[in-house]
Amino acid sequence: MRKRLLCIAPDDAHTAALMTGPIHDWDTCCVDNLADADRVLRADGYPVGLLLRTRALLRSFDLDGFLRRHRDTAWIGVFRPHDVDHAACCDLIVDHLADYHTEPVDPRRLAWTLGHAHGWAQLRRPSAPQDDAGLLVGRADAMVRLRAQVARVARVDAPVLIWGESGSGKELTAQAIHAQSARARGPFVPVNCGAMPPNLIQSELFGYERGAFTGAARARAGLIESAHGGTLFLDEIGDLPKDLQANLLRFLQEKTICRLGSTRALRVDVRVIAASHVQLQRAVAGGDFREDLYYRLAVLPVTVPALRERREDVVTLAEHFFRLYADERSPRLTGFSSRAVAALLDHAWPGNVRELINRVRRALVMADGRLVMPQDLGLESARVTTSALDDVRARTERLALRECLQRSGRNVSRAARELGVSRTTLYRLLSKHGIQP
Ligand SMILES: Nc1ncnc2c1ncn2[C@@H]1O[C@H](COP(=O)(O)OP(=O)(O)OP(=O)(O)O)[C@@H](O)[C@H]1O
Repeated sequence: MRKRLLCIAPDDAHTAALMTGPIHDWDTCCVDNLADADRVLRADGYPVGLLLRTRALLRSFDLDGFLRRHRDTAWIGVFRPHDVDHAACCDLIVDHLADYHTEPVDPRRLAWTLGHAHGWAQLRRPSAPQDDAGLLVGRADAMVRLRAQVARVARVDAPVLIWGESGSGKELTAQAIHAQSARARGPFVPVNCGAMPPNLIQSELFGYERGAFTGAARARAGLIESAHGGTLFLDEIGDLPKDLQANLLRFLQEKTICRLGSTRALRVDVRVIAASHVQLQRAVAGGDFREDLYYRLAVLPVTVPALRERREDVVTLAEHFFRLYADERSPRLTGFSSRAVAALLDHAWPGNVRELINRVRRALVMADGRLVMPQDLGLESARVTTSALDDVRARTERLALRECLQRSGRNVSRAARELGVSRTTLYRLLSKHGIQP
């Protein structure tokens, strides 16, 4: 397949010479302004772009904004000899360009630069879009199972109880259920029961009538009412005070609420999804959570796996957040170094996906080279002594062994079969990595 190139030339000064010269064998599209280039790139991505008369483009158009929008394309600039003395051109080169040339262009060097940029662009190809709602990123088996569960529970209207460690994605899972349900057009109302002062929860959830308490100058609908036709997400449900647990149970049974200061029952059509980072059965056993409410809520239990249980997703997620928070990074920052990838894979992620987001965002600000380094993520590892590639390989091997053993119920024969190696090789690999069979 021919290599594809988008060429932007404000005048056709050199294009003809180039077309018959260094780029004669490329599939080239030529435009003379950025609006046309925008249209072409939106319709059809180009891995490599060539800017001819770059300074003229810089003077006449918002070239900086354009290059920010199209950072998946590798850009090569061509300047007139003295252009590069200008600060604006220097900034553009440092911030956006994979390489630059000055006129007169050396055709052989240009051909080499374009080929090189094309090779890199292929390696950095953006990953394929996610299959379903696109909300829950990840391809690990545990995430595939979670997405299947989300799709299943979204079809019905019964309460859902989501369990998962803090920051693992419980609220996002609830949003995915809502988005795929028949209530998707209705509101999604999240309530953090742990963050609300106990004396306010009742009035916040159930609303109040005028004069219900000192300061209630006007009647107000509560959060349950505001979720009418949609989904109410009760996060940290274990923190709900006991008296309110009784009220919530009544609401789940009767589908009606009474505002504070009123005895009038209001019918509300809301699906409840609750979540907790502690095992609620223990709270039930300890007498802190009503057993009847627990069984009402746990009709459809869903577990969100901790990030350390789906390590193969760490890099995918890191790259997802790198793209998501692209506006916060310097345009010259293009991705993660192999040492940063090794550090990401090595970390235990006690704060789960939220910790990963924070570390990536920190790195976007701290990194001053073209690649994120472990220290930018706050993950400097003293043990990165051997070659980074060997490190990544060893960690991946270790991870594959651990997961395969876990899947096979620590049955070595089954694990060896799954990995396509003999039992002897598997024992050798386990002993190399200090893993107990
Ligand atoms: N699989 C995922 N794909 C993309 N983003 C994710 C994923 N999982 C979690 N996130 C993001 O991570 C952050 C934390 O997720 P979320 O708030 O859903 O976690 P949580 O388990 O509800 O946390 P907490 O227990 O603190 O309430 C959010 O910004 C969320 O969008």
